[in-house]
Amino acid sequence: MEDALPLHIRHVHKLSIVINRSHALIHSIAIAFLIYYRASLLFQDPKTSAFPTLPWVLVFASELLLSFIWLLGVAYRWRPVSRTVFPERLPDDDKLPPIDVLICTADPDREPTVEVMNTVLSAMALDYPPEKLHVYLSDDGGSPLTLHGMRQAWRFARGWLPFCRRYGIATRCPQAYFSAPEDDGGCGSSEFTTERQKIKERYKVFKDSIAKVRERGGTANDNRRITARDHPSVIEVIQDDQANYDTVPTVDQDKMPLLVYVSREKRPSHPHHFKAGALNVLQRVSSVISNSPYMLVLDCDMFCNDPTSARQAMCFHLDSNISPSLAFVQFPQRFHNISKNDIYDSQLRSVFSTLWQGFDGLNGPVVSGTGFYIKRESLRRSVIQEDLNLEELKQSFGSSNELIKSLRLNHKPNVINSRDGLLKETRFLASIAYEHDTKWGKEVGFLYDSVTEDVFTGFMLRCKGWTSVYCDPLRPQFLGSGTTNLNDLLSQGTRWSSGLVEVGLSKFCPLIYGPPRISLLESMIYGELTFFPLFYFFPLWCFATIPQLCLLDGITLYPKVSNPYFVIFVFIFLSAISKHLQEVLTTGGSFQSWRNEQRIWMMKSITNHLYGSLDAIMKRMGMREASFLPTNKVEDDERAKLYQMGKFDFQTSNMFLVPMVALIILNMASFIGGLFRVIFLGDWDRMFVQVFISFYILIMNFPIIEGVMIRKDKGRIRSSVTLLSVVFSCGILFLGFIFLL
Ligand SMILES: O=c1ccn([C@@H]2O[C@H](COP(=O)(O)OP(=O)(O)O[C@H]3O[C@H](CO)[C@@H](O)[C@H](O)[C@H]3O)[C@@H](O)[C@H]2O)c(=O)[nH]1
Ligand SMILES: [Mn+2]
Repeated sequence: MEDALPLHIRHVHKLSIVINRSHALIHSIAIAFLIYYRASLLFQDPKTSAFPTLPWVLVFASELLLSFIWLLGVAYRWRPVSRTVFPERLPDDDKLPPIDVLICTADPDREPTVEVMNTVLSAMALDYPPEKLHVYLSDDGGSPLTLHGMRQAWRFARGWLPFCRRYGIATRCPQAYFSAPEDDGGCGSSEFTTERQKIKERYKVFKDSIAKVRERGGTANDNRRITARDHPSVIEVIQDDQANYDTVPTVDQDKMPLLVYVSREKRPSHPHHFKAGALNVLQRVSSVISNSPYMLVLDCDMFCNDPTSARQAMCFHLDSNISPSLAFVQFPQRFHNISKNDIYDSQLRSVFSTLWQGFDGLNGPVVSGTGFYIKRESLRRSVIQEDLNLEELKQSFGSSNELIKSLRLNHKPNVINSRDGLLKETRFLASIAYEHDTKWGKEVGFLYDSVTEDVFTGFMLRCKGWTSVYCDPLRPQFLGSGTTNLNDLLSQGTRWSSGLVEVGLSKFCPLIYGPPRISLLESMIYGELTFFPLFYFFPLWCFATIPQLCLLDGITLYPKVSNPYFVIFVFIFLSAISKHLQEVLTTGGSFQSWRNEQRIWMMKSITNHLYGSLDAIMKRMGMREASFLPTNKVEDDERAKLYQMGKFDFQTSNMFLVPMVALIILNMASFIGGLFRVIFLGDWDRMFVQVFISFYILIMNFPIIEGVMIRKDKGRIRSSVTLLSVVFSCGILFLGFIFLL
């Protein structure tokens, strides 16, 4: 193996490095001039200074905060890389390591069962030796409908898997396969066409059976009184029911991976730690059933779009040069339902097409929720850790002997051979009592204490010496459903902001906890990641209100057009937006994508970054409890139509809508007032920047103006909201005049 061809290669993006570092240098010089200008005026003799201090200080503080978060972000652009893999060079199938796939679902109403089962089926159909593949679904809803779905999915998989293997089907998520044109696999032979028709009918039977049970109220012959928040643990290895299916497999090609349903115990009196809690239960249960050294983690809406992802991931995990410290291989989150316009930037282009490449250049990206192949061992220990004795192991991992045995590398559990033993042990591991007084969620497994368990866990893995890689091949390996309306986008954003800021404000703050353990550049990235909501909402609120109030009152906050420092402000503005534009254009985006991303950045900063940050602060002060409302995955036809047309859907909670509309009203007032000053009082030299800020905010947020004044459809902004916003903006004016001016 020593001289074998490499399994993967890494490309360093030299041109981007030159562009990024030169830009960072020039931009920081301009910022230094700005700071000099502001500071020298601030420390002027108060008698000669001709401006009110508070608005001035707030605007300066905002500029400093934005500059600081920008500076942290430079680390993302320091050393971007990308990777190519050669799965054809992997060892033979019998030498590949086993994999456990862990999928989470929480709510059959917000996460349609058929969609969840499509994810399960696509994972079962991965191009990997079936005896080395084990698929586990965690059902936090404890729903009999989901269990029924699993049994039906197993039956369908009996036909689906052999079909995919025989005809080399590339899209192995049945829903995606049957909705696409018919050119996938089979070379168009008549045998293939007949088989395809047959399997399509079976898929329909499968969907109908789930729909029927849903209509009956979700309970297939079930009368247990259980709710999503209150239920015992239920674990079932899905197996063939002789009476229930038609073809018993006889040949190798029809072999099936193991499929296990897990619903952990939940009680209202006990915190269940949301997805992190669910993943930890899956880890324990799978430890005593299959104990594979690698695990693929998937959200229930993230199906495998390319069956080769497991082999691609193994190109890294099996490379002995990097594998000792390699914790996981992360694939990007890509989405199957993004419209051409992507008005909400639901695809998170910048994260997965720009930032993560840079993250990868420095020891690898953070865990990104879903679509990653992780080494089981990394969630149990640091890279270097001495062996613990039995007592210490029990204190960390809990009292299950079977689990302790599974900690030994390559341990093959055998509880599965005794049905009763298996049930007893796994139910114990999935019970609420199990984690009591152990290190689960604190040092072992996915970490609690943040609703963005992915970022927190990923950061701590890195601090324990683990690395990762980012693999972004041309064909998306996984496809999920992105948010397609404003309300879902902002609710999800609020949860993310809250989880991230929670980490930033904890004792694990990356800017303090990071530097002794990881490089400065990496600490900067993790710092950016956990502070950006806090550092965006404050400056953006200031920029949307203070220059405007001052403009109305004739107070100038920026250098005159004739002042040499005017050029510095213009330069910083142009340099920031053109760098962003360059990144968008070089990653396949358009001018329109740039505008959308800028607009969504403003909208999110004003709303969800504010709410999320406040939520995190309140949680830290013990005034609020953590909550996790799963993102809605059910499509509403009418709303989907608006999205496809590229029209904003303002059927959004007032909590999000009112601040945005109020700020637009305020900016309209100040723009009109400013124009008046410029035209009639000849104030343009003094007031140009402030008039421009209002103008820029208005054109960037034109959809809001359109929603208030022009649109008549269902997605418009209702007049009651506009009225409320007028009152709110009058409030801002009133407070501003009292306290600021
Ligand atoms: O109590 C819970 C809540 C959620 N989930 C599951 O967690 C996953 C992610 O939830 P979702 O509602 O889709 O949240 P998103 O905001 O879309 O998820 C993103 O953000 C999360 C962190 O907030 C990451 O965990 C995800 O991987 C990432 O895709 C889904 O499969 C849920 O079923 C649970 O299992 N139990
Ligand atoms: Mn999701």
